Amino acid sequence: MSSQTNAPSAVLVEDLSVDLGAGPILSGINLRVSDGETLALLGANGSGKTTLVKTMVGLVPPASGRVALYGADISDRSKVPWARIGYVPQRVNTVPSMSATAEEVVMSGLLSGRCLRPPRGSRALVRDALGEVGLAERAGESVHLFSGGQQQRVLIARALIRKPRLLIIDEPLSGIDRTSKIALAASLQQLHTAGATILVVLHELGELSSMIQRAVVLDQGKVVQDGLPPGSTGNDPGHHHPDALQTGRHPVPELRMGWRK
Ligand SMILES: Nc1ncnc2c1ncn2[C@@H]1O[C@H](COP(=O)(O)OP(=O)(O)OP(=O)(O)O)[C@@H](O)[C@H]1O
Repeated sequence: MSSQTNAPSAVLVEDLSVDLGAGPILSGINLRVSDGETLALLGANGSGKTTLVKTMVGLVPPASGRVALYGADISDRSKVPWARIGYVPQRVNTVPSMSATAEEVVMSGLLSGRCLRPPRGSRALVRDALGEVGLAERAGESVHLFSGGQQQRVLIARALIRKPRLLIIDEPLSGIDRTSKIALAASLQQLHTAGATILVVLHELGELSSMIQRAVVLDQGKVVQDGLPPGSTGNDPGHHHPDALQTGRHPVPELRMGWRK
């Protein structure tokens, strides 16, 4: 999808600050993600990546500034097209007593506020989605018995089955094996080819490096780099993006991230 149209940005963050009580976690964040773009949010531990994506989907309140998804300010939740927005958190907290199977969790992605009956043919869709994350064989098992990485893959399948126009996904590569990483990269690439916008929190581009068009780096709650992903030459027209404002179209350098408390 072209960023040349007058369509609203998939994500618009304006002068956003977040403070959860112990001082600012994010300050003065400005970010525009165009429809169809693939963007990696990078930064050291504690730099604010998860807080930023949580704020984007309304899980963390801004202290000031605003977030809009497809032109709808998230402070007015009823206007946001949530049905086409997928969010996969970094860590999954399952309730041990909740014995939902992987199939049931993924199926719930097909339910809407209006219709609580899965649509016809949904079982096959669920199996396909679980197959995409390498868990088709475990569809009938209870998710609380899964490892953290497997639980996140179930949530990724739940997000993919909705065919999201915007997918926000927090550290999908951590805690999963290499085969699953490659399979996940292929699924995300397919989603992107179909026109979806993908915003992914990462520590390193890894298996997703070929599909990431833009990298934004946070440090201590501020955007410190915004440009082409590390390793990009900038010669590929597919990697140029008009929203890479702050550093022009220069590649973001390889990150040297130290430990932070
Ligand atoms: N609910 C909260 N209350 C207070 N402080 C918080 C809360 N959530 C996060 N923080 C703090 O905000 C800062 C940013 O955390 P965040 O999880 O957003 O960083 P991150 O870049 O995603 O880190 P990581 O790469 O380790 O996942 C950290 O110092 C963290 O301790």
